[in-house]
Amino acid sequence: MNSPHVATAAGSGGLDAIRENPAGAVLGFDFDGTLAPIVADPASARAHPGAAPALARLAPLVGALLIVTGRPAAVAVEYGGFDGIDGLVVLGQYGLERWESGVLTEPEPLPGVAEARAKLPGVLAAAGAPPETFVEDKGQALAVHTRRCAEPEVALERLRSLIAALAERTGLAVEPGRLVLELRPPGMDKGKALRSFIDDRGALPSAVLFAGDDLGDLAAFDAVESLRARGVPGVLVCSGSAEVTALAERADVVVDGPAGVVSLLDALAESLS
Ligand SMILES: O=P(O)(O)OC[C@H]1O[C@H](O[C@H]2O[C@H](CO)[C@@H](O)[C@H](O)[C@H]2O)[C@H](O)[C@@H](O)[C@@H]1O
Repeated sequence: MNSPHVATAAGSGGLDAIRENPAGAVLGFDFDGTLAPIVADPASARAHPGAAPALARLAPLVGALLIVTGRPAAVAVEYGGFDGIDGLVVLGQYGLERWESGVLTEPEPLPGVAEARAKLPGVLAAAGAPPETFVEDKGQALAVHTRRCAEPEVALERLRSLIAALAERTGLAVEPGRLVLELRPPGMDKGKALRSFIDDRGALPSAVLFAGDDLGDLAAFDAVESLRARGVPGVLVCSGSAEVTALAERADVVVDGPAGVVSLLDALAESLS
């Protein structure tokens, strides 16, 4: 099994620190684009076949293993095949929801979500959105996808200002991602989710790693960097794609999509066993 190429001294130090004290380490992973290959229909996304076995192998070896995702937590568990992984924690909807050992905790949806749901068809019509534009209703949030449109980037750009105005009117935030604009509750993000998970543990981890592929993962990268500033060795992993380059520019390790992430997980599990 090949070890990943680590481009920075900070990243090498972070991986060494995980290997030296795995029981104190916190490892976090995004779902879509990181553990699950990107597909045209969000309901057809499934984790890479090696993801759940690798996570199951790692879970008993490290201090904490997290999935931090924009998906509803239960959806990530189902699409990932993560249900039987002891110790795995899934923070869904950018940290609003928490799943652990089959138990889900989630807040009531904000009233603005129902308002946005009602107004969205009119907004899409006003924007001249192509019929292939797809709204994924996540209960706590609404994701407007253009991946299936003939010109997905053009369709997304046409929607941007109207979706921003709808967010403003309904008290929601816009979360941009890979050919998607999400209307979701403000105040939480993957960085806050990771930080608050670590704070709740009561002690700083011996090391931290976060792997992501999309703009929503940058907040988690920020959280790892602020932990580094407090002396915690950290590793930033980018699941590389041609669609988003912002993470690769900051990452210590860039791997080739979910297959590369699974290889990294396998290599890590191997080195800790
Ligand atoms: O935080 P994540 O786990 O990365 O979730 C972010 C959003 O991912 C999903 O959309 C993305 O994946 C789809 C399936 O591959 C793809 O069709 C879409 O173009 C991508 O943007 C998901 O549908 C959203 O709900 C997540 O918030």
